[in-house]
Amino acid sequence: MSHIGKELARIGHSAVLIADRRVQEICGDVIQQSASAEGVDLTVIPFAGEITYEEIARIVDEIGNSKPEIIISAGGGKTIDTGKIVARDTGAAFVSVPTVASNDSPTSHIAVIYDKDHKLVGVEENNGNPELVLVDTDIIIKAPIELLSAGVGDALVKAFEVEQCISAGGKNVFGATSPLTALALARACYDTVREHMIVAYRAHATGETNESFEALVEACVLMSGLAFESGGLSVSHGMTRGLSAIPGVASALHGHQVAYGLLVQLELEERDAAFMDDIRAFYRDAKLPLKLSHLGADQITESIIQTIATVSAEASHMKKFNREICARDIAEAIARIEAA
Ligand SMILES: NC(=O)c1ccc[n+]([C@@H]2O[C@H](COP(=O)([O-])OP(=O)(O)OC[C@H]3O[C@@H](n4cnc5c(N)ncnc54)[C@H](O)[C@@H]3O)[C@@H](O)[C@H]2O)c1
Ligand SMILES: [Zn+2]
Repeated sequence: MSHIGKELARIGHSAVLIADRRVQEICGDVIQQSASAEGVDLTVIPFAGEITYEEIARIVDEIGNSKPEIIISAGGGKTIDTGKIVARDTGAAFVSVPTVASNDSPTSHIAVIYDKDHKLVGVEENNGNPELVLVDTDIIIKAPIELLSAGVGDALVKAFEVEQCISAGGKNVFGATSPLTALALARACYDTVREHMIVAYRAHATGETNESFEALVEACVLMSGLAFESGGLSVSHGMTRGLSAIPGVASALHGHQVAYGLLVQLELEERDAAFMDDIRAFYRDAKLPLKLSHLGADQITESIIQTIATVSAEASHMKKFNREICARDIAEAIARIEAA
């Protein structure tokens, strides 16, 4: 992180840093010092915690006519997504500094916007991908394990989603046909997560990074991000629509929601018992959710399952599957997962 000033100076000489209070405490000073050592003038605007159109407008207002050349977002996916659209609306370059490896937003050009009740209300696009993605594993290793496990969930699903998207002739996030490179990355992402998760979690417990931790973070941030944006998504991410409609589950971390979504996708793919047992064992070790209750649902009723299934069935990602799926297929898959 102490090298960020040098990188920023290649892009411009005025910057706004968006970060919540906690993240400011973690890395605000080092970013400030490194920027000023390289002649980059930096102002901090605190992030209020939720990515809404109102929050984006508030920050753009606060920036006013000062026209910074660079917007830096430091933190989790919400701060990063907010910065992308603030950068677009103020005509600045965008730099992302993930301080958690909790999902695949740091490298992408899109931002997912919610209302105050966590309901998804839009997907916006920055004009391009971030100018720089700066990852410091010495900071990421100090973030809570739940956030890392969410990143593992978000990374694990990509191989299955890109495969489905390609087999269905679906489009990637740019509206183009998925290149084979994206499939190769998605598979490398899966293999890296499977190979390194246990040793990386041990490193997390000690607070000292090792090769496995570096590899896991690379999979969760870089491979996962490039794989989804160029490869396309499918059922696992489509399920976040319906899951976000359930109180309690709505506030579960994105990576945990998609991990549950993958269980649904694998049921729809009619994977055999040995395959599902292997995945479930991995989920237990990786601290990923196996049931809706692990995502924060109070009680699992028929009506909750119906709501998740009906709302998810409408998601466009559901069409990127090798056969047509309806709400009833999804409800039956959820019922099998809950009964397992
Ligand atoms: N645009 C994309 O491509 C994309 C992809 C996936 C997810 N997302 C979005 O990402 C968001 C979810 O992101 P998230 O799961 O990171 O949640 P989040 O942004 O709420 O961040 C989680 C929390 O982690 C804290 N935190 C950050 N760094 C920390 C550290 N080092 N130590 C301790 N705490 C730290 C933050 O203060 C925050 O409270 C959702 O809005 C989702 O839609 C976007
Ligand atoms: Zn994701």
